[in-house]
Amino acid sequence: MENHTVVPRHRRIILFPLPYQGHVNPMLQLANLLYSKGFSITILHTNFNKPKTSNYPHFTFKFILDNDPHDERYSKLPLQGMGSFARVLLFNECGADELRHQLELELSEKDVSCLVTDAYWYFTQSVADSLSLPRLVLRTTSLFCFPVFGSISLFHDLGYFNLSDNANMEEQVVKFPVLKVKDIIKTGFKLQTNSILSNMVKHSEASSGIIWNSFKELEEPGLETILRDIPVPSFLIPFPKHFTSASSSLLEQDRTFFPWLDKQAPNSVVYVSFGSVSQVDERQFLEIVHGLVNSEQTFLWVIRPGFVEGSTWLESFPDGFPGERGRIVNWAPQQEVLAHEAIGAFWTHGGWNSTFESVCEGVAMICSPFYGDQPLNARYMSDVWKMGVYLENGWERGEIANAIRKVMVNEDGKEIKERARNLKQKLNVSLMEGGYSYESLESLIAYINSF
Ligand SMILES: O=c1ccn([C@@H]2O[C@H](COP(=O)(O)OP(=O)(O)O[C@H]3O[C@H](CO)[C@@H](O)[C@H](O)[C@H]3O)[C@@H](O)[C@H]2O)c(=O)[nH]1
Repeated sequence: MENHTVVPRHRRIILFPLPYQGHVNPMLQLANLLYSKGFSITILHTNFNKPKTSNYPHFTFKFILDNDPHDERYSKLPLQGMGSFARVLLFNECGADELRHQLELELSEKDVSCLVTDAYWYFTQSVADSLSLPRLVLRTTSLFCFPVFGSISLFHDLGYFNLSDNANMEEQVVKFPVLKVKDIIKTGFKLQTNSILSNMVKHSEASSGIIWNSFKELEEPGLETILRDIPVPSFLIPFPKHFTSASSSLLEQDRTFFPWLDKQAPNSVVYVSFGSVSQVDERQFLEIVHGLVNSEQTFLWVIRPGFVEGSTWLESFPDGFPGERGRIVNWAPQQEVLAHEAIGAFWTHGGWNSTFESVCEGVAMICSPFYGDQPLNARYMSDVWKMGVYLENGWERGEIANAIRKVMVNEDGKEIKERARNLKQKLNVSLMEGGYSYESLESLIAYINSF
């Protein structure tokens, strides 16, 4: 899969990821893909959460915005958890001059064709405009989320954020019939979030085009309408099918469990991981532990440092847990795990990368979303693609065990797994010459070459 063939370099592309795992991964996968198509690559990055540059000797890295450790504006902001997102807001407010300076330097020395930035770096649009540099946007979630994120004011006007306790949460969402009102509540978005999201949407729509880590069949129904309403070209490229995200991991990946995984029967292990930012409290943690025990299935569980609030969680393990039936690791090479024949299902939080990596490997899912796009992904996964179970009622050991058994053991599971494999097959066909994904990549390259 990984192919860094040496070809004559075309023009340079400058890419600027948001400094979070779920955003760095797809941007560096895209960078590898563009490099494999002959472009030279410069990565602009904050010092905060920077990836291991030695894994990318073929790229040039420039560190910006929080370069000066003595700059109080940055040094006072939290480095961990959701609070660290304040950095992104600050950079959006005050990063324009520095970005312009960096871009001018690059433009004076090199033949730059365009800038690609994460959609949340919305301040970059006016800087790129002022330099007459085309800006492409990388949106790291699904396409079907985009108009939902742009409708927060509508949801507010409909009263979704002020519902009484006896309101019908199962009701279809106005404009988005696949979704239920409770999915919108679960995003956690409120009117306060509106300006970030609307800036993200507005400046993405003012760019030269949007690149999505996705593929056509996954975005149905409604793809045509969404594409028609976005005023700039869209390119749907399934990055995990071209490059893995292993080299942009911000945490050390444990590989010591592979000899154990290799010994497990095909389709017999549940892979459990909830992404790079979500956290549970000790009660929820205990429900996960007992849900796994009660499911009587073999599992590989990623417990990221900081995943459990509090420090006494190890004491919550029942005697003998996990024993031979499970392995617990800090962080894993996730895509490689999902591709392993022993994996029978993925219990995930439904972050877009995890969801999509599971789709790419044809692995059925159990989904426990936390917030943001995750409940929307979970709804599509269970009600549209029908390739898994959405744990809609939170963290309860009985429901967890039932959901795992439904996918892994019960008769229903066979159909669920079959649908997961079919979706993977559709994607593989779409990647072949003449297929939608193949053509989308070709047209992206032709588009960039036209700048
Ligand atoms: O042990 C692990 C666990 C995860 N990963 C990788 O980490 C990434 C996690 O990304 P994602 O599944 O999208 O989850 P988050 O880290 O939670 O991502 C944030 O960013 C995503 C993209 O915008 C959103 O969809 C999510 O809701 C948001 O929380 C994936 O590429 C995984 O392969 C590993 O490499 N090893």
